[in-house]
Amino acid sequence: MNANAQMNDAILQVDHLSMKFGGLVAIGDLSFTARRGEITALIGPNGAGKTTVFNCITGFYKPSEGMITLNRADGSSYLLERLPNHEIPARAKVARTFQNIRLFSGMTLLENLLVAQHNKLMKASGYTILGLFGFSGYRKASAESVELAKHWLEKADLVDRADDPAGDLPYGAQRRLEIARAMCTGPELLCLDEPAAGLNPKESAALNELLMGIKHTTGTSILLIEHDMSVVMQISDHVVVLEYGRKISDGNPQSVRTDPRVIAAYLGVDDEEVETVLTEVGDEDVIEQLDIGPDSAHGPGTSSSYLAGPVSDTVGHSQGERVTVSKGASKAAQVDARGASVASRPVAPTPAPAKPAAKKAAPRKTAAKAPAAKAEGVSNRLAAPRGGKADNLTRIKGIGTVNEKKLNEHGIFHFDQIGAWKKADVEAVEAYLAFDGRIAREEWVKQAKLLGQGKDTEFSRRVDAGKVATSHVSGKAKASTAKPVQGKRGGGK
Ligand SMILES: Nc1ncnc2c1ncn2[C@@H]1O[C@H](COP(=O)(O)OP(=O)(O)OP(=O)(O)O)[C@@H](O)[C@H]1O
Repeated sequence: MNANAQMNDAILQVDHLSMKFGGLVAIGDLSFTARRGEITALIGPNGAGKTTVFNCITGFYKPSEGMITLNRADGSSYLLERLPNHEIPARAKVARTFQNIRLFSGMTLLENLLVAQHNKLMKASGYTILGLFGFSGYRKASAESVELAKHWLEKADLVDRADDPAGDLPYGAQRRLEIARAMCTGPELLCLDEPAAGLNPKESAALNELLMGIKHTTGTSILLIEHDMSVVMQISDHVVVLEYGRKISDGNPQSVRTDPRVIAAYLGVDDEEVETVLTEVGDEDVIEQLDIGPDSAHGPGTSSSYLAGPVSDTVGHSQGERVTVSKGASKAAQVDARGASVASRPVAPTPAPAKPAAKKAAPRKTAAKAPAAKAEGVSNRLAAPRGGKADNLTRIKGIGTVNEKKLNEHGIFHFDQIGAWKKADVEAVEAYLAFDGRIAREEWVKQAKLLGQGKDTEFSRRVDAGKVATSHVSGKAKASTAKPVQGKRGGGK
């Protein structure tokens, strides 16, 4: 294959992309390719930079450095970082959905899909009122738009609800409607931000079917951010893994899921996530590699994570906190470093010791998570939960059962306590949990305020739906009395 053919094979080429917010490097020197006709997944722990990559591709952010090339099927190419953002859907044919559903909830399903084709219809009208009523071209375009809308309603299994307001649909159906709406714009690249978030298993299966249908029956390539590993592993052709804005792995789902750097990156998320990844990988050899370093057959080879030295950046955040992100905390880099130190060790003349039992990552977890300080600085500690009942703090994205226990041990039992934390409280808790900047990044305070008011968040709905295992009987249970859930967890955070 010559260079041109290879180029055309790539619908999207991201080259040396960097995005800085003040001093924070949200994406650092990221390069990857999404191939035409494939589903490419962008995964990584919270705050890894996935949404920022999407925002750069779809023109919401102008990157600090780097190039994003979109190669259309007709041979034309667009440098997305240079296109005005309203031209990205129209000229480069890139469509996207968002983490939070953005439908016109008062309009019917059909209307939502027709609005998406507004530009095409206006063009057909010649942008005149006469055109709207007189041109046969407009009437034809209008009929075609209705046909296209019907087609995608059928594909999304929503045709029976065509005349209902979009806001009346169940959550999973709204997600499919968003994708149907994006497909009505005729995209060559469809970017989906966490399409499976909040879905129950049945809705997840319907989503997978819709996405596989798009892959097999249209020329549209898909780039998706997803935390739900079951979705990623089932439908992706290619997976790119980010940690702290750096690419740590890039390959097919099988090679990525067994890449020690990826497992290590998830070790940095929280203890429940570790269990998820280890359970999903379920491979003693892989787990053992965490203790001996990376497998050179897997992983990025020239990944920027190899090149990235420790960096400490500070940035002002919307809620007024200043967040320090220590790139030196990269778990993937720790695996690399560990591999290097193992490689430089003299070879022992005696036979290798017997394999340690699988799932012995615990000592590493303990070391990484060892409390660096007591949470005594937290101003609103309580001696005991009010009314003897603690809230289910695992409904906050970022708090798993282990951290909930630690918080309880230090007098934090209720959403309103976390919701009232000031900067000094956050710093004290971060020091105690050895969580540099994570509480602000994951917006615990904001989530806790909402939950304290009895509202739900997208994540709490997933917990309540049983998609995320917690120590509680049901996600919404207020008392922390139930036994821990054993085994596989449905989806990551
Ligand atoms: N507009 C912004 N201003 C300042 N910092 C930002 C901005 N957008 C993102 N960030 C920071 O950039 C980093 C990457 O965020 P991003 O939302 O891209 O991560 P993510 O991988 O999508 O996370 P999640 O899985 O939680 O959605 C985070 O530290 C975040 O706080």
